[in-house]
Amino acid sequence: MSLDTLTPAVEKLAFRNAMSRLGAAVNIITTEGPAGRAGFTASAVCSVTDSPPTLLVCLNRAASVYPVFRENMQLCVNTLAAGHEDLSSLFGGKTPMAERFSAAEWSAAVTGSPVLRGAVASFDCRITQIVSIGTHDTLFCEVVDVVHSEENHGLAWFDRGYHPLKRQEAR
Ligand SMILES: NC(=O)c1ccc[n+]([C@@H]2O[C@H](COP(=O)([O-])OP(=O)(O)OC[C@H]3O[C@@H](n4cnc5c(N)ncnc54)[C@H](O)[C@@H]3O)[C@@H](O)[C@H]2O)c1
Ligand SMILES: Cc1cc2c(cc1C)N(C[C@H](O)[C@H](O)[C@H](O)COP(=O)(O)O)c1[nH]c(=O)[nH]c(=O)c1N2
Repeated sequence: MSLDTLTPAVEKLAFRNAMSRLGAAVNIITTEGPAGRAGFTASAVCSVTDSPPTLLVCLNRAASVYPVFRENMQLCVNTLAAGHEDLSSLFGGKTPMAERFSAAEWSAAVTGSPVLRGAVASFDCRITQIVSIGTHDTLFCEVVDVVHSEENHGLAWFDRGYHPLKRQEAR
């Protein structure tokens, strides 16, 4: 079925229904800087290139956190572990920022952005380019530091729910 056979109203729902089948890592994206501290949950995160190490994050311009990220121009991608489901929901809801951050332990990255204790990986980044498409801004982020853990299991967002991702046994 081609997209142009769908009416615009159905197109968005069909798109979301199909996208719900793409399992993705869940991340809490944080920032700290002149505009203050903020964080939100994101599944729209992907590796762009390793030369220079760059990833992208898609952020809805209607989100309350948007102006903070836009002004700070730096962020940390904290990839969540199994057990972080409630924290993910807290950062994905309409919860006040202080309440979001008080639910976990954080340290400061090189850029000053909050690094989540227990994340499977944290990518400290500077935002180098921003491209607006529809409702979202795509933030291209150059990675300046990485931290990763070998201890925790991963977490996926699939079919509108959380699924733990078990590490392979050591070989
Ligand atoms: N990229 C995003 O902005 C994005 C991604 C995932 C979830 N969410 C938010 O979380 C809520 C719950 O999501 P869900 O997966 O349970 O159900 P859903 O039906 O709202 O979304 C299904 C899938 O569609 C995509 N999607 C959802 N909203 C989008 C948006 N505004 N722009 C681009 N892609 C989008 C995501 O891949 C998502 O997993 C959503 O209503 C949305 O507010 C946003
Ligand atoms: C699992 C999951 C995944 C995502 C989200 C939610 C959830 C639960 N949200 C929504 C985002 O987290 C939410 O809009 C923010 O918390 C901003 O909300 P406030 O406007 O600050 O309350 C989200 N938003 C966004 O701009 N890009 C994304 O990739 C995602 N992904």
